[in-house]
Formats: sequence, structure tokens, C-alpha cells
Amino acid sequence: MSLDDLRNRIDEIDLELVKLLNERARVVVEVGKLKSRTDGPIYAPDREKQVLAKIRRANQGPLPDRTLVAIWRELMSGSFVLEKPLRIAYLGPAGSFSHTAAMLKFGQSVEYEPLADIRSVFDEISKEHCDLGIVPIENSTGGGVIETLDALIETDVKVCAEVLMAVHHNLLANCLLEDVEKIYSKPEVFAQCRNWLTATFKEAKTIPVASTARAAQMAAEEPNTAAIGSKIAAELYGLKMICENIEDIANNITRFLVVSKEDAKPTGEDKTAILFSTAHKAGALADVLEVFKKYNINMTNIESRPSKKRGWEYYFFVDFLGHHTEERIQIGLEESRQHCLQLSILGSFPRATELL
Ligand SMILES: O=C(O)C(=O)C[C@]1(C(=O)O)C=C[C@H](O)C=C1
Repeated sequence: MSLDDLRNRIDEIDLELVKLLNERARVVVEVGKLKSRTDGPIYAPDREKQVLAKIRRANQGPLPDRTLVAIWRELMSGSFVLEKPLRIAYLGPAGSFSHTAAMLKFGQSVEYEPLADIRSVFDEISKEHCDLGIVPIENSTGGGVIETLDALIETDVKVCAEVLMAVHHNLLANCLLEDVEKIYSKPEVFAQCRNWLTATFKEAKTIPVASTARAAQMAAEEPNTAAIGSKIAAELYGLKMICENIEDIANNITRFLVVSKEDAKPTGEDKTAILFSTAHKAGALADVLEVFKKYNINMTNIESRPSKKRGWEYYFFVDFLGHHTEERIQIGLEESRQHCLQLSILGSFPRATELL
């Protein structure tokens, strides 16, 4: 076949695809009507997981799964607009890693709300000004994100999904490396680039700010100043990437949580996040973990934060495999409660198994 023949065939297929996509969209409109009658949440993380798993199973190539998943994510982004335009809050300004994670997860068709700090993301959900929020919770090099952990203690939002994203840091500036006197970034990012920073600079001052995108914005306005952030932030704020991939560990992954007023329905491959506090006495945490062992509750993360109410009392954050509606987990959590001052379920959500 000639090039023209092949292109004619592509044109025919494209027209069929447009028809099919709109046929799908008309069904989505019906789903939206049903949900508005039952007041159900628009974002259905369990169904999203099912749809993407079905697409992967059906794929016989030559397109890679990754391409089809990206297309279907964009389709579902369009579905939100047809059902109810979603507003998604993230730690801004535009160009932050949270922004990139949000765009990869929820696509181009939804509305995004950049906020000045992580706590504001939680507050916007609590006040129902936004439908969903996306916040970093832990990084494979730097560990837990304190602002997110504290906001989970202090607000009533639920966790409905998680997202894993590879994060690469770059030194962004409009001056030469040897002229850099000040570096702005998020404290967690300095921690992820600690060895590189000590090896590269003797004198440059590191100054913590709320986000990497804010750092880039500020660096663009001040002489002899750099920021550590993403390639996207460099492009948005007119900075050059003077050193690339400066993270100490190349495989640097951040886990984000999607927060909302409701958690997710079971998918068969879920995680649950809980928060509990124990009294300051010997073996208090061990007693809770003993119950987890008894009910085969398999933990995937544990973090602690001071209670800020009494000295040496802590809140513990635990993630484990399974959904809180499973009987084994319900019984296990009830028994755990007896060893806690307080225990709350932050939410169950589909387990993320791939990078975005
Ligand atoms: O099935 C739903 O609940 C939908 O909202 C439809 C749909 C889709 O386009 O397939 C949209 C977004 C996701 O939340 C999951 C599914």
C-alpha cells in the first residue's frame, strides 16, 4: 500500500474512534445522572482501577500498555467533566511535583487549584471547596512528609487513592554554578539531594520554602539564586537546568495520597491507612502490633508524630494490605482499639502497583 492509502485507512479508523468515544461518553452522562440521584461520589477509584486493568488485559499490542493507560486516563478526565466538573487541589504554584502527579492521574479536562501549603489542600477538602486533593506522603529517600502527617491528624479528610511517581531533581538558575549563593527548595528535597549539595557547594545557603515550584518562582526574581525543582518548573519560570538529576539515589520515588470526603470501595487489591495513639507505657505499641500479627494484618508503612498534647505520647500512622470492610480486618481493628487511646481509619484505597 502507498503512504496515501495507509493514511486514508488511518483517517477511516480515526472517524470510527471518534464515534465510539462519544458513544462511551453518552453512557458516562447516564452514569453521572444516576450518581447525582444517589448523591454518590463522582470519582470512583475502584472503578478506575477495574477499567485500567481491563484495558491492560485486553491489550494485544503493538501499543504498549502505558500508552493505552494514558489514553484511558484522559478519557476518564473527560468523563468527570460530563458528570460534574471536578476541582482538584494541590500544593502549588503550577510546576510543583504535586501538580505533575495530579495531571498524570486526573488528566487535562478537570480543574486544578494551586494552594500555598499542604494544610490548605486538606482545608479546601474539609470545606468542600474542592472535590479532591493530592499531597505527598513519603519519599523513598527522605521518608515521611511531616506537614501531610500532621494535617491527617488535625483534619477529617479521607484517603481515597495513592499515586507513585519517580521524582528527579535539578538545579535551576540563571547564573553559573560557581555564582550560586542561595538555593531555595522544599526541606524534603534538600534531604533527597544532601550528598550532592555537600559535595558541590562549600558556601551556598539552603533556604526552605513551601514547594519546589515556589522556589523556582523566587529564584527567577533574585540574582545569584538557584532552586531545586523539576524540568517543568524550569520551563514555567524561565530558569535553566544547570545541573540535572542531582538526587542522591537515582531511584527516587514519591508516594502521594489523593484525599477526599470519602474513601474507596474494595477492589480486591487494597490498602488501608489508620492513625492511632497509645499511652506512654512499656509495650503499648507492641500490644497493637501483636493484634496485627494475630489477624495477619500485613503492614506496608509505619510513621510516628508527637501528639503535641502530652510529652512523649505519639500518633502512629500505619498502612496495611486489605480493605477495612473485610471481616478479618474489622475484628483486628476492634481488638487493636483496646490498646489505643484513640484509633481512626483514614481510609481504604486501591493499592498503586505502578509508577504514573
Ligand atoms: O463508572 C463510573 O463511576 C464513572 O464515573 C465512569 C468512569 C469512566 O469513564 O469509565 C469515569 C471516571 C472514573 O472514576 C471511573 C469510571
